[in-house]
Amino acid sequence: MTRLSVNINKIATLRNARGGNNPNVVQVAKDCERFGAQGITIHPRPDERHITTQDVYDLKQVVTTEFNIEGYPDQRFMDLVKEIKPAQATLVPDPPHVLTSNAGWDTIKQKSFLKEVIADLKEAGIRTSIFIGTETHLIEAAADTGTDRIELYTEPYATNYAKNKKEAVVPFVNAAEIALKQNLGINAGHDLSLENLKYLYEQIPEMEEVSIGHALISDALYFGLENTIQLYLRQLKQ
Ligand SMILES: CC(=O)[C@@H](O)[C@H](O)COP(=O)(O)O
Ligand SMILES: NCC(=O)COP(=O)(O)O
Repeated sequence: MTRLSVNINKIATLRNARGGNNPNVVQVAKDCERFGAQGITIHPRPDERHITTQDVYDLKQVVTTEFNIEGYPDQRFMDLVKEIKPAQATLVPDPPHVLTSNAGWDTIKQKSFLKEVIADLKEAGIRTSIFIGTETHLIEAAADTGTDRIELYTEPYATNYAKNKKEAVVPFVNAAEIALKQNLGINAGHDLSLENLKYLYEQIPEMEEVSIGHALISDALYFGLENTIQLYLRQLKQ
């Protein structure tokens, strides 16, 4: 079964726009789980543009499904994650001021850094996932970092889906095959949507988790949050 982890960054974006507590991020996380979400994902960026450090502590108290915290493993992130102890930490090579995540790790050039932080997180009992592109040599090098899982960065798939979905999915199927041979778990995320999720799932049913935020929260403006989560679960044959 491929779990749906709802990324609630954009709920915090809306809340921060007015400086109050509406929408209430904690309540939305609880409701997402009640509506069927099998995980909650957040990306507490250094500038707190959406999810704040306080949100992380508040959400830890209420999330009962899989709590997944994403971010660049600097000292701030590592200290926070080791204190919170989520089910999973997803390491993303984002510089502090990037608009959004736009690349995966170079598991060859950054191998020693990744090995160190992954060992630290695993010693704290936290499952690790690393955000990664589909370049064969980088996927082949992923297991050497000690990570439990990879998260396939699916923006290129989403971008090319409408043009030619069969072509768009090929690098991801190939990457998944290599990862599975290395006994790596497979997550996926970024720009997944109601348009492209079903086909990705049909081609890579071995995915453990998809984490979806921007499109899902945008869809919820039209379909409502409960209905939208159900629509996404249906794409995963649930
Ligand atoms: C790592 C990834 O692809 C997304 O989870 C990321 O968290 C999106 O970040 P923003 O919501 O800040 O665009
Ligand atoms: N890891 C991907 C994620 O959590 C959400 O990405 P997006 O759906 O907001 O693009």
